[in-house]
Amino acid sequence: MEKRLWEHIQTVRQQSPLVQNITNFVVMNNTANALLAAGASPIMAHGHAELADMARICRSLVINIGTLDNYWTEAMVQAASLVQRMGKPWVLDPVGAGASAYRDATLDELLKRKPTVVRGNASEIMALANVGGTATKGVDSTAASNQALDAAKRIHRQYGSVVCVSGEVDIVVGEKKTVYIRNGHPLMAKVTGLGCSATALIGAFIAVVDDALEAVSAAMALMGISGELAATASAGPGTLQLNLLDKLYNLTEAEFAATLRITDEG
Ligand SMILES: Nc1ncnc2c1ncn2[C@@H]1O[C@H](COP(=O)(O)OP(=O)(O)O)[C@@H](O)[C@H]1O
Ligand SMILES: Cc1ncsc1CCOP(=O)(O)O
Ligand SMILES: [Mg+2]
Repeated sequence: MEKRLWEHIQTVRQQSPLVQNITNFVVMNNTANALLAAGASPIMAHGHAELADMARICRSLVINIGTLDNYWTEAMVQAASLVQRMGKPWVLDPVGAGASAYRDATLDELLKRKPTVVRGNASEIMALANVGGTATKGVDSTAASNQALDAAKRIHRQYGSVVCVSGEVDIVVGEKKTVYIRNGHPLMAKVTGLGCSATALIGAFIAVVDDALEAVSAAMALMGISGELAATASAGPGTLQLNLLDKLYNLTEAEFAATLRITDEG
């Protein structure tokens, strides 16, 4: 599997898929830059009047509910319906799930459109699966990713989505197996929008790789390894942002193979 993950990174670089993003105001710039650095081609587009055209030309869709408002919610639901009908892949980032009734109601509507992939932190995935006893703290997690494993499996069973719980360990739950990626760096939690960037990268990989579990594993491995290598060369969160973009862009096969820590079960 390790060899194939590197091939998937190469495929994104070679094919440069066009990825539509309906995302939040905080991260529009970082996620567009992360997609470009990984070799993909981003377009941020949420206008109702152009959703049908976007669904036609884009190879995948990223929906991120970070800064919700009614106009945007309608755009998200319409865009998800369009790509679902066209059989194109899409990924949902349930930012701040459980923080408000409005977010949870919107997520219910979106989940009915069967996302190919759902990626969130542990608190968000537990809130999405209605697991009680999770204290939500806005957009940051209060739990470790393994605490959300059952919640991820429940979402997978209910909607058929590949579910990724990110954190110190990134866990990817699919039909046949569960993948664990132990890359990344604690400093990554001190830069806003790196979870959103991970989700955007997933959008690029599901556009060009048919096997969604492998696509998500490749995206999370790329993000984790690039973050880890970038963080060791950074004085703090500010330089990490810059170094991360550079590493997404220039990561080599030798660095990838020497840094990847991945296991799977099932
Ligand atoms: N403590 C940590 N150790 C290693 N990597 C981390 C850690 N926290 C977050 N990451 C990495 O940062 C990226 C964003 O994940 P996360 O912080 O869980 O998302 P979010 O920003 O949505 O809460 C992922 O690539 C994840 O692997
Ligand atoms: C701070 C904030 N508030 C609303 S969306 C957002 C960005 C969250 O990004 P991430 O989950 O990737 O850290
Ligand atoms: Mg997030």
